Amino acid sequence: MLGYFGPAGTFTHQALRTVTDAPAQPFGSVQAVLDAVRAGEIEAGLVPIENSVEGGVTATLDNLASGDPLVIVSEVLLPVSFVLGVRPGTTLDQVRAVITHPHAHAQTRDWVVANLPGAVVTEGGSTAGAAEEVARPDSRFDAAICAAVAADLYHLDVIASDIADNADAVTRFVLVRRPGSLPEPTGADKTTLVAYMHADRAGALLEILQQFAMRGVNLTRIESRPTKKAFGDYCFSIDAEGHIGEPRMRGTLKGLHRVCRTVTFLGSYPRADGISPKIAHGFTAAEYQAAEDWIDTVMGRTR
Ligand SMILES: O=C(O)C(=O)Cc1ccccc1
Repeated sequence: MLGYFGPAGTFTHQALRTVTDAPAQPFGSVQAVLDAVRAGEIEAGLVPIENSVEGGVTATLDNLASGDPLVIVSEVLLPVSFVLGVRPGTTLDQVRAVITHPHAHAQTRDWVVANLPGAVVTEGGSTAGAAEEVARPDSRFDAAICAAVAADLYHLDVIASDIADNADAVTRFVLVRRPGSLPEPTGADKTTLVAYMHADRAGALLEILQQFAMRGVNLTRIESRPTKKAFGDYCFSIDAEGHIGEPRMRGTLKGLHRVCRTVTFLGSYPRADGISPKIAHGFTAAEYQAAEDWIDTVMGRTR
């Protein structure tokens, strides 16, 4: 069974439906999804990880970085668009209290200020959870910022559509499993990891970046996150182009293992956009193999 950040009607649910019609169980928080995967209650779980407007979903990044190990086995990209859903009869000028997910609030902030001056937005749960809450006759909230499908599902009236400040926003979701076999390299893959530096070492971040740069490995995301262990102690959450099965990525990971305090490997998986990296001269698998063969030759070893 699969699980997802729910309830039914979340963007995560829609992202899941773009890849499978298999039955799936909703969970009320990212943590609940990831804990259910860890406990073996579900085989895999889909959670949001990154948004093109707001950046990383910290609940996901931090849980993956610090909880018992899980690995990402695939990713899904979904364009997101928001509506304002109300109980039938409520008009725009009656809306005072709004509820939604923090990322939905962040992406509709300007619209809310311009169209609902004086309204208070409460962040919590998911966008579909917000719609479900507003649908209760005794709810203290007048409106939910959610997906059109959630408004429909919970029988809310849509009194404003396409209310995102940036019409091209895309959210990235990841499917995680317990560690086991990894997806095979496809030639268009990403690797996700968390690097913990040695404390108070000048140039420690540069050393991390050098491991990628010296092997021609491009990064697609890097974020610093507090480790929560001590004030000022940070780790780096990184996505890079390539698969652990490819020599330049293996070399990078081994290099990181040597220079970092800890490296948490969070998976190598196919890119949703299918874009293959341009591998610079000197970094292809064939060139790594040729270099290995040459070492064997000069050391007088035969294969
Ligand atoms: O709350 C949801 O529906 C989610 O799946 C999280 C989310 C919120 C806002 C944009 C994209 C994903």
